[in-house]
Amino acid sequence: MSRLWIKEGSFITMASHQPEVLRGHMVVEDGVIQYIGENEPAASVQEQAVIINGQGLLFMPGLVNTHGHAPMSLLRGFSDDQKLQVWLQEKMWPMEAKYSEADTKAGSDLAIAEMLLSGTTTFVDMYDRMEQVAQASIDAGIRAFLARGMIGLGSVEEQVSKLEDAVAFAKQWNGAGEGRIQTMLAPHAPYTCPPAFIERIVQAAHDLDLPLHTHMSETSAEVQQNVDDYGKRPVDHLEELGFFTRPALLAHAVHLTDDEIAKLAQLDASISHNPISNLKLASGVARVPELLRAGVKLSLGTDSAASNNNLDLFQEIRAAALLHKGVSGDPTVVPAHTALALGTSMGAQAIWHNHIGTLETGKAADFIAINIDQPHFFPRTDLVSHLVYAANGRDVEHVWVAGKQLVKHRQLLTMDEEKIRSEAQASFERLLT
Ligand SMILES: CSC[C@H]1O[C@@H](n2cnc3c(O)ncnc32)[C@H](O)[C@@H]1O
Ligand SMILES: [Zn+2]
Repeated sequence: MSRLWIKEGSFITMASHQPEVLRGHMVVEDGVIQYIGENEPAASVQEQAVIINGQGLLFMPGLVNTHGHAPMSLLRGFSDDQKLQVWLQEKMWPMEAKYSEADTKAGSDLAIAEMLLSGTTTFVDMYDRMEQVAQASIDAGIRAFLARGMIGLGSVEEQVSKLEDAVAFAKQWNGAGEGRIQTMLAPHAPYTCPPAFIERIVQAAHDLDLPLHTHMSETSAEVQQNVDDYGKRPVDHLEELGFFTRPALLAHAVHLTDDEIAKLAQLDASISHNPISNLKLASGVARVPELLRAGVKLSLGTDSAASNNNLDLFQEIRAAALLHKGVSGDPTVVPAHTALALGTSMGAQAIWHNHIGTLETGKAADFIAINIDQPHFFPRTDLVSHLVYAANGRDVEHVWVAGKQLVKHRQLLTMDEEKIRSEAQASFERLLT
Protein backbone atom coordinates (compact mmCIF):
# COMPACT_ATOMS: atom_id res chain seq x y z
CA MET A 1 0.00 0.00 0.00
CA SER A 2 1.33 3.48 -0.86
CA ARG A 3 0.21 6.43 1.24
CA LEU A 4 0.82 10.14 0.73
CA TRP A 5 -0.01 12.85 3.27
CA ILE A 6 -0.16 16.42 1.97
CA LYS A 7 0.37 18.28 5.20
CA GLU A 8 -0.85 21.83 5.83
CA GLY A 9 -1.57 23.10 2.34
CA SER A 10 -4.18 25.27 0.64
CA PHE A 11 -6.62 23.27 -1.49
CA ILE A 12 -9.09 24.25 -4.17
CA THR A 13 -11.23 21.14 -4.43
CA MET A 14 -13.63 22.28 -7.20
CA ALA A 15 -16.28 20.02 -5.60
CA SER A 16 -19.65 20.95 -7.18
CA HIS A 17 -17.61 23.24 -9.46
CA GLN A 18 -17.13 25.60 -6.47
CA PRO A 19 -13.61 26.93 -5.99
CA GLU A 20 -13.61 27.51 -2.22
CA VAL A 21 -10.16 27.47 -0.65
CA LEU A 22 -9.67 24.94 2.13
CA ARG A 23 -6.67 25.03 4.44
CA GLY A 24 -5.84 21.57 5.67
CA HIS A 25 -4.66 18.13 4.67
CA MET A 26 -5.14 15.45 2.04
CA VAL A 27 -4.35 11.74 2.24
CA VAL A 28 -3.91 9.60 -0.88
CA GLU A 29 -3.78 5.81 -0.78
CA ASP A 30 -2.99 3.64 -3.78
CA GLY A 31 -3.82 6.43 -6.21
CA VAL A 32 -7.15 7.40 -4.65
CA ILE A 33 -7.98 10.35 -2.38
CA GLN A 34 -8.88 8.89 1.02
CA TYR A 35 -9.30 12.10 2.97
CA ILE A 36 -9.35 15.85 2.41
CA GLY A 37 -10.27 18.23 5.20
CA GLU A 38 -9.22 20.74 7.82
CA ASN A 39 -8.17 18.25 10.49
CA GLU A 40 -4.93 16.33 10.63
CA PRO A 41 -5.40 12.68 9.71
CA ALA A 42 -5.39 10.19 12.61
CA ALA A 43 -2.01 9.08 13.95
CA SER A 44 -2.57 5.58 12.53
CA VAL A 45 -3.02 7.12 9.08
CA GLN A 46 0.03 9.35 9.48
CA GLU A 47 2.14 6.23 10.03
CA GLN A 48 3.86 4.94 6.91
CA ALA A 49 2.81 8.01 4.93
CA VAL A 50 5.20 9.88 2.67
CA ILE A 51 4.77 13.48 3.82
CA ILE A 52 4.61 16.41 1.42
CA ASN A 53 4.98 19.75 3.16
CA GLY A 54 2.15 21.81 1.71
CA GLN A 55 3.28 25.21 2.92
CA GLY A 56 3.56 27.78 0.15
CA LEU A 57 1.70 25.46 -2.22
CA LEU A 58 -1.84 25.57 -3.56
CA PHE A 59 -3.20 22.13 -4.47
CA MET A 60 -5.91 21.77 -7.09
CA PRO A 61 -7.25 19.15 -9.52
CA GLY A 62 -5.03 18.47 -12.52
CA LEU A 63 -6.12 20.33 -15.64
CA VAL A 64 -8.18 18.60 -18.34
CA ASN A 65 -7.33 19.52 -21.94
CA THR A 66 -10.25 18.30 -24.05
CA HIS A 67 -8.90 18.76 -27.57
CA GLY A 68 -5.52 18.48 -29.26
CA HIS A 69 -3.22 16.74 -31.70
CA ALA A 70 -0.07 15.88 -29.74
CA PRO A 71 2.26 14.91 -32.63
CA MET A 72 1.65 18.31 -34.27
CA SER A 73 3.85 19.86 -31.57
CA LEU A 74 6.67 19.31 -34.05
CA LEU A 75 5.03 21.97 -36.24
CA ARG A 76 4.90 24.70 -33.59
CA GLY A 77 5.82 27.98 -35.28
CA PHE A 78 6.14 26.32 -38.69
CA SER A 79 3.21 28.19 -40.22
CA ASP A 80 1.60 31.08 -38.38
CA ASP A 81 -0.88 33.76 -39.39
CA GLN A 82 -2.93 31.73 -41.88
CA LYS A 83 -6.62 30.96 -42.28
CA LEU A 84 -7.62 27.43 -41.24
CA GLN A 85 -8.08 25.81 -44.66
CA VAL A 86 -4.89 27.29 -46.16
CA TRP A 87 -2.95 26.39 -43.02
CA LEU A 88 -4.31 22.82 -43.05
CA GLN A 89 -4.17 21.99 -46.73
CA GLU A 90 -1.03 23.84 -47.79
CA LYS A 91 1.09 23.68 -44.66
CA MET A 92 0.03 21.03 -42.12
CA TRP A 93 -1.11 18.11 -44.25
CA PRO A 94 1.97 18.04 -46.53
CA MET A 95 4.26 18.08 -43.49
CA GLU A 96 2.20 15.54 -41.54
CA ALA A 97 2.27 13.19 -44.56
CA LYS A 98 6.05 13.00 -44.12
CA TYR A 99 5.90 11.93 -40.46
CA SER A 100 7.65 8.65 -39.64
CA GLU A 101 6.74 6.65 -36.52
CA ALA A 102 9.76 8.22 -34.82
CA ASP A 103 8.48 11.71 -35.66
CA THR A 104 5.03 10.89 -34.29
CA LYS A 105 6.66 9.67 -31.10
CA ALA A 106 8.94 12.71 -30.87
CA GLY A 107 5.95 15.06 -31.25
CA SER A 108 3.89 13.10 -28.74
CA ASP A 109 6.66 13.13 -26.13
CA LEU A 110 7.17 16.85 -26.67
CA ALA A 111 3.46 17.54 -26.19
CA ILE A 112 3.08 15.32 -23.12
CA ALA A 113 6.17 16.84 -21.49
CA GLU A 114 4.80 20.32 -22.08
CA MET A 115 1.34 19.41 -20.79
CA LEU A 116 2.62 17.74 -17.63
CA LEU A 117 4.99 20.61 -16.85
CA SER A 118 2.11 23.09 -17.15
CA GLY A 119 -0.35 21.10 -15.00
CA THR A 120 -2.42 19.06 -17.46
CA THR A 121 -3.04 15.57 -16.10
CA THR A 122 -5.65 14.42 -18.65
CA PHE A 123 -5.71 15.19 -22.35
CA VAL A 124 -7.93 14.32 -25.30
CA ASP A 125 -6.13 13.64 -28.57
CA MET A 126 -7.10 12.93 -32.15
CA TYR A 127 -4.47 11.86 -34.65
CA ASP A 128 -4.19 9.51 -37.59
CA ARG A 129 -1.22 7.59 -36.12
CA MET A 130 -2.23 7.02 -32.59
CA GLU A 131 -0.13 4.11 -31.31
CA GLN A 132 2.82 6.36 -30.52
CA VAL A 133 0.58 8.83 -28.67
CA ALA A 134 -0.88 5.99 -26.61
CA GLN A 135 2.49 4.41 -25.80
CA ALA A 136 4.04 7.78 -24.96
CA SER A 137 1.10 8.52 -22.61
CA ILE A 138 1.50 5.19 -20.85
CA ASP A 139 5.26 5.61 -20.50
CA ALA A 140 4.84 9.14 -19.10
CA GLY A 141 1.98 8.16 -16.76
CA ILE A 142 -0.44 10.87 -17.96
CA ARG A 143 -4.18 10.15 -18.38
CA ALA A 144 -5.48 10.32 -21.96
CA PHE A 145 -8.63 9.93 -24.02
CA LEU A 146 -7.47 8.99 -27.51
CA ALA A 147 -9.03 8.60 -30.94
CA ARG A 148 -7.56 7.70 -34.30
CA GLY A 149 -8.85 10.63 -36.40
CA MET A 150 -10.27 9.76 -39.81
CA ILE A 151 -10.24 11.96 -42.89
CA GLY A 152 -12.52 10.36 -45.47
CA LEU A 153 -11.65 12.28 -48.62
CA GLY A 154 -10.30 9.20 -50.44
CA SER A 155 -12.00 6.11 -51.86
CA VAL A 156 -14.54 4.01 -49.96
CA GLU A 157 -11.88 1.26 -49.64
CA GLU A 158 -9.59 3.79 -47.99
CA GLN A 159 -12.37 4.86 -45.61
CA VAL A 160 -13.07 1.26 -44.67
CA SER A 161 -9.40 0.64 -43.99
CA LYS A 162 -9.15 3.76 -41.80
CA LEU A 163 -12.20 2.71 -39.83
CA GLU A 164 -10.73 -0.78 -39.35
CA ASP A 165 -7.54 0.83 -38.04
CA ALA A 166 -9.50 3.12 -35.72
CA VAL A 167 -11.58 0.23 -34.37
CA ALA A 168 -8.47 -1.90 -33.82
CA PHE A 169 -6.77 0.98 -32.02
CA ALA A 170 -9.82 1.67 -29.88
CA LYS A 171 -10.19 -1.98 -28.88
CA GLN A 172 -6.52 -2.55 -28.19
CA TRP A 173 -5.88 0.52 -26.04
CA ASN A 174 -9.14 1.12 -24.19
CA GLY A 175 -8.35 0.63 -20.49
CA ALA A 176 -4.59 0.33 -21.05
CA GLY A 177 -2.11 1.86 -18.59
CA GLU A 178 -4.12 0.60 -15.60
CA GLY A 179 -7.21 2.32 -16.97
CA ARG A 180 -5.57 5.69 -17.63
CA ILE A 181 -6.09 5.34 -21.38
CA GLN A 182 -9.60 5.50 -22.83
CA THR A 183 -10.55 5.56 -26.47
CA MET A 184 -13.19 7.03 -28.78
CA LEU A 185 -13.87 7.09 -32.53
CA ALA A 186 -13.28 10.31 -34.43
CA PRO A 187 -14.37 11.35 -37.91
CA HIS A 188 -12.13 14.40 -38.43
CA ALA A 189 -14.97 16.75 -39.51
CA PRO A 190 -18.21 16.80 -41.52
CA TYR A 191 -16.31 18.55 -44.35
CA THR A 192 -13.71 15.76 -44.60
CA CYS A 193 -16.01 12.79 -44.05
CA PRO A 194 -18.88 11.93 -46.42
CA PRO A 195 -22.23 11.18 -44.72
CA ALA A 196 -22.10 7.42 -45.39
CA PHE A 197 -18.67 7.27 -43.77
CA ILE A 198 -19.89 9.12 -40.68
CA GLU A 199 -22.82 6.70 -40.44
CA ARG A 200 -20.44 3.75 -40.51
CA ILE A 201 -18.33 5.32 -37.76
CA VAL A 202 -21.44 5.95 -35.63
CA GLN A 203 -22.44 2.30 -36.07
CA ALA A 204 -18.95 1.17 -34.98
CA ALA A 205 -19.17 3.44 -31.92
CA HIS A 206 -22.44 1.71 -31.00
CA ASP A 207 -20.90 -1.72 -31.53
CA LEU A 208 -17.95 -0.87 -29.29
CA ASP A 209 -19.93 1.30 -26.84
CA LEU A 210 -17.54 4.23 -27.42
CA PRO A 211 -18.01 8.00 -27.53
CA LEU A 212 -17.43 10.12 -30.65
CA HIS A 213 -15.21 13.15 -31.19
CA THR A 214 -15.09 15.51 -34.18
CA HIS A 215 -14.26 19.06 -35.29
CA MET A 216 -17.49 20.97 -35.92
CA SER A 217 -18.44 24.49 -37.06
CA GLU A 218 -14.97 25.90 -36.54
CA THR A 219 -15.26 28.43 -39.38
CA SER A 220 -18.18 30.18 -41.09
CA ALA A 221 -16.88 28.94 -44.47
CA GLU A 222 -17.17 25.36 -43.29
CA VAL A 223 -20.76 25.90 -42.13
CA GLN A 224 -21.63 27.44 -45.49
CA GLN A 225 -20.01 24.51 -47.30
CA ASN A 226 -22.13 22.12 -45.22
CA VAL A 227 -25.27 24.02 -46.22
CA ASP A 228 -24.20 24.03 -49.90
CA ASP A 229 -23.32 20.33 -49.94
CA TYR A 230 -26.02 18.85 -47.70
CA GLY A 231 -28.69 21.55 -47.37
CA LYS A 232 -28.21 21.78 -43.60
CA ARG A 233 -25.99 23.30 -40.99
CA PRO A 234 -23.56 20.88 -39.24
CA VAL A 235 -25.61 20.22 -36.06
CA ASP A 236 -28.69 19.05 -38.01
CA HIS A 237 -26.45 17.19 -40.45
CA LEU A 238 -24.67 15.26 -37.69
CA GLU A 239 -27.94 14.64 -35.87
CA GLU A 240 -29.44 13.13 -39.01
CA LEU A 241 -26.42 10.83 -39.33
CA GLY A 242 -27.02 9.56 -35.79
CA PHE A 243 -23.92 11.20 -34.36
CA PHE A 244 -25.65 12.32 -31.16
CA THR A 245 -26.97 8.86 -30.41
CA ARG A 246 -23.51 8.35 -28.86
CA PRO A 247 -21.87 10.56 -26.22
CA ALA A 248 -20.30 13.23 -28.45
CA LEU A 249 -17.44 15.71 -27.93
CA LEU A 250 -17.36 18.55 -30.47
CA ALA A 251 -14.19 20.56 -30.90
CA HIS A 252 -14.66 24.32 -31.52
CA ALA A 253 -18.40 24.76 -32.25
CA VAL A 254 -17.71 28.44 -32.91
CA HIS A 255 -20.48 29.21 -35.37
CA LEU A 256 -23.78 28.21 -33.79
CA THR A 257 -27.29 29.61 -34.06
CA ASP A 258 -29.59 29.96 -31.05
CA ASP A 259 -31.46 26.87 -32.24
CA GLU A 260 -28.27 24.87 -32.54
CA ILE A 261 -27.24 25.84 -29.00
CA ALA A 262 -30.63 24.73 -27.67
CA LYS A 263 -30.37 21.49 -29.62
CA LEU A 264 -26.85 20.71 -28.37
CA ALA A 265 -28.05 21.23 -24.79
CA GLN A 266 -31.01 18.95 -25.36
CA LEU A 267 -28.80 16.31 -27.01
CA ASP A 268 -26.37 16.50 -24.07
CA ALA A 269 -23.40 17.04 -26.40
CA SER A 270 -20.05 18.17 -25.01
CA ILE A 271 -18.03 21.01 -26.50
CA SER A 272 -14.31 21.68 -26.32
CA HIS A 273 -13.85 25.44 -26.50
CA ASN A 274 -10.41 26.34 -27.91
CA PRO A 275 -10.27 30.15 -27.61
CA ILE A 276 -6.60 30.72 -28.45
CA SER A 277 -6.50 28.48 -31.52
CA ASN A 278 -9.76 30.08 -32.73
CA LEU A 279 -8.26 33.54 -32.33
CA LYS A 280 -4.98 32.65 -34.00
CA LEU A 281 -6.65 31.06 -37.05
CA ALA A 282 -9.17 33.93 -37.13
CA SER A 283 -11.95 31.35 -36.99
CA GLY A 284 -14.16 33.47 -34.75
CA VAL A 285 -15.30 33.53 -31.13
CA ALA A 286 -17.49 30.75 -29.73
CA ARG A 287 -20.75 31.80 -28.05
CA VAL A 288 -19.59 30.73 -24.62
CA PRO A 289 -21.95 32.84 -22.45
CA GLU A 290 -24.94 31.51 -24.39
CA LEU A 291 -23.64 27.93 -24.25
CA LEU A 292 -23.16 28.20 -20.49
CA ARG A 293 -26.61 29.70 -20.04
CA ALA A 294 -28.14 26.88 -22.10
CA GLY A 295 -26.40 24.28 -19.91
CA VAL A 296 -24.25 22.76 -22.65
CA LYS A 297 -21.39 20.64 -21.26
CA LEU A 298 -18.47 22.95 -21.99
CA SER A 299 -14.73 22.44 -21.48
CA LEU A 300 -11.40 23.83 -22.68
CA GLY A 301 -8.82 22.64 -25.18
CA THR A 302 -5.62 24.01 -26.63
CA ASP A 303 -5.87 22.31 -30.05
CA SER A 304 -2.36 21.59 -31.29
CA ALA A 305 0.82 23.55 -30.65
CA ALA A 306 0.81 24.31 -34.39
CA SER A 307 -2.23 26.57 -33.99
CA ASN A 308 -1.91 27.83 -30.41
CA ASN A 309 1.26 27.81 -30.04
CA ASN A 310 1.58 26.19 -26.62
CA LEU A 311 -0.25 23.57 -24.58
CA ASP A 312 -0.51 25.57 -21.36
CA LEU A 313 -4.17 25.19 -20.31
CA PHE A 314 -3.80 28.01 -17.76
CA GLN A 315 -3.58 30.35 -20.73
CA GLU A 316 -6.78 28.88 -22.15
CA ILE A 317 -8.50 29.42 -18.78
CA ARG A 318 -7.37 33.04 -18.76
CA ALA A 319 -8.33 33.56 -22.41
CA ALA A 320 -11.81 32.12 -21.79
CA ALA A 321 -12.31 34.44 -18.83
CA LEU A 322 -11.15 37.53 -20.74
CA LEU A 323 -12.28 37.02 -24.33
CA HIS A 324 -16.00 36.74 -23.71
CA LYS A 325 -16.04 39.83 -21.51
CA GLY A 326 -14.42 41.81 -24.32
CA VAL A 327 -16.71 40.50 -27.02
CA SER A 328 -19.95 40.81 -25.05
CA GLY A 329 -19.12 44.08 -23.30
CA ASP A 330 -20.22 42.41 -20.07
CA PRO A 331 -17.50 41.87 -17.43
CA THR A 332 -19.68 39.44 -15.48
CA VAL A 333 -19.65 36.71 -18.14
CA VAL A 334 -17.30 33.74 -17.59
CA PRO A 335 -16.32 34.77 -14.05
CA ALA A 336 -13.04 33.44 -12.64
CA HIS A 337 -14.61 30.47 -10.86
CA THR A 338 -16.37 29.36 -14.07
CA ALA A 339 -13.14 29.65 -16.07
CA LEU A 340 -11.34 27.50 -13.49
CA ALA A 341 -14.16 24.95 -13.52
CA LEU A 342 -13.97 24.80 -17.33
CA GLY A 343 -10.35 23.69 -17.05
CA THR A 344 -10.95 21.15 -14.27
CA SER A 345 -14.32 19.82 -13.04
CA MET A 346 -16.35 20.80 -16.11
CA GLY A 347 -13.58 19.42 -18.35
CA ALA A 348 -13.89 16.07 -16.58
CA GLN A 349 -17.67 16.12 -16.99
CA ALA A 350 -17.40 16.96 -20.68
CA ILE A 351 -15.45 13.75 -21.21
CA TRP A 352 -17.86 11.75 -19.01
CA HIS A 353 -15.20 11.11 -16.38
CA ASN A 354 -16.55 10.89 -12.82
CA HIS A 355 -13.26 10.11 -11.11
CA ILE A 356 -11.18 13.16 -11.96
CA GLY A 357 -11.62 16.95 -12.04
CA THR A 358 -12.20 17.52 -8.31
CA LEU A 359 -10.35 16.75 -5.08
CA GLU A 360 -12.83 14.63 -3.11
CA THR A 361 -12.72 11.40 -1.18
CA GLY A 362 -12.91 8.44 -3.55
CA LYS A 363 -11.67 10.34 -6.60
CA ALA A 364 -8.48 9.55 -8.50
CA ALA A 365 -5.51 11.44 -7.09
CA ASP A 366 -4.82 13.54 -10.19
CA PHE A 367 -3.66 16.83 -8.71
CA ILE A 368 -1.13 19.60 -9.06
CA ALA A 369 0.66 21.95 -6.68
CA ILE A 370 1.11 25.60 -7.57
CA ASN A 371 3.99 27.56 -6.08
CA ILE A 372 2.09 30.53 -4.66
CA ASP A 373 5.11 32.01 -2.87
CA GLN A 374 5.80 34.27 -5.85
CA PRO A 375 5.11 38.00 -6.29
CA HIS A 376 2.21 37.51 -8.71
CA PHE A 377 0.25 35.56 -6.07
CA PHE A 378 0.36 38.48 -3.59
CA PRO A 379 -1.41 40.00 -1.81
CA ARG A 380 -3.62 37.07 -0.85
CA THR A 381 -6.85 38.76 -1.89
CA ASP A 382 -8.38 35.87 -3.83
CA LEU A 383 -6.45 32.77 -4.87
CA VAL A 384 -9.05 31.79 -7.47
CA SER A 385 -8.67 35.17 -9.11
CA HIS A 386 -4.87 34.80 -9.01
CA LEU A 387 -5.04 31.35 -10.64
CA VAL A 388 -7.22 32.59 -13.47
CA TYR A 389 -5.93 36.10 -14.10
CA ALA A 390 -2.31 35.99 -12.88
CA ALA A 391 -1.00 32.40 -13.05
CA ASN A 392 0.52 30.42 -15.90
CA GLY A 393 1.78 26.88 -16.41
CA ARG A 394 5.27 27.73 -15.19
CA ASP A 395 3.83 28.15 -11.69
CA VAL A 396 3.16 24.39 -11.50
CA GLU A 397 5.66 22.94 -9.02
CA HIS A 398 4.51 19.30 -8.70
CA VAL A 399 2.13 17.00 -10.59
CA TRP A 400 0.57 13.66 -9.60
CA VAL A 401 -1.56 11.33 -11.74
CA ALA A 402 -3.33 8.41 -10.04
CA GLY A 403 -1.26 9.17 -6.95
CA LYS A 404 2.08 8.85 -8.78
CA GLN A 405 4.29 11.92 -8.86
CA LEU A 406 5.22 12.78 -12.46
CA VAL A 407 6.66 16.28 -11.91
CA LYS A 408 8.72 17.28 -8.89
CA HIS A 409 10.04 20.81 -8.48
CA ARG A 410 9.33 21.44 -12.18
CA GLN A 411 11.32 18.40 -13.30
CA LEU A 412 9.78 15.48 -15.18
CA LEU A 413 10.25 12.23 -13.27
CA THR A 414 9.13 9.80 -15.98
CA MET A 415 10.47 11.55 -19.08
CA ASP A 416 13.90 12.72 -20.19
CA GLU A 417 13.30 16.34 -21.08
CA GLU A 418 16.67 17.00 -22.69
CA LYS A 419 16.31 13.94 -24.95
CA ILE A 420 12.75 14.97 -25.85
CA ARG A 421 13.89 18.44 -26.88
CA SER A 422 16.77 17.18 -29.02
CA GLU A 423 14.66 14.47 -30.69
CA ALA A 424 11.93 17.00 -31.50
CA GLN A 425 14.52 19.27 -33.08
CA ALA A 426 16.06 16.41 -35.08
CA SER A 427 12.63 15.25 -36.27
CA PHE A 428 11.66 18.73 -37.39
CA GLU A 429 14.93 19.14 -39.30
CA ARG A 430 14.35 15.78 -41.02
CA LEU A 431 10.82 16.82 -41.96
CA LEU A 432 12.16 19.94 -43.62
CA THR A 433 14.39 18.00 -46.00
C1 LIG B 1 -6.77 13.18 -38.97
S1 LIG B 1 -6.79 13.50 -37.32
C2 LIG B 1 -6.25 15.06 -36.87
C3 LIG B 1 -5.98 16.09 -37.93
O1 LIG B 1 -6.65 17.28 -37.59
C4 LIG B 1 -6.00 18.33 -38.25
N1 LIG B 1 -6.22 19.58 -37.49
C5 LIG B 1 -5.41 20.16 -36.61
N2 LIG B 1 -5.96 21.28 -36.13
C6 LIG B 1 -7.17 21.38 -36.74
C7 LIG B 1 -8.21 22.30 -36.66
O2 LIG B 1 -8.14 23.38 -35.89
N3 LIG B 1 -9.31 22.11 -37.41
C8 LIG B 1 -9.40 21.04 -38.22
N4 LIG B 1 -8.43 20.12 -38.34
C9 LIG B 1 -7.33 20.30 -37.61
C10 LIG B 1 -4.56 17.94 -38.40
O3 LIG B 1 -4.12 18.10 -39.68
C11 LIG B 1 -4.53 16.49 -37.96
O4 LIG B 1 -3.82 15.68 -38.81
ZN1 LIG C 1 -8.23 20.11 -33.69
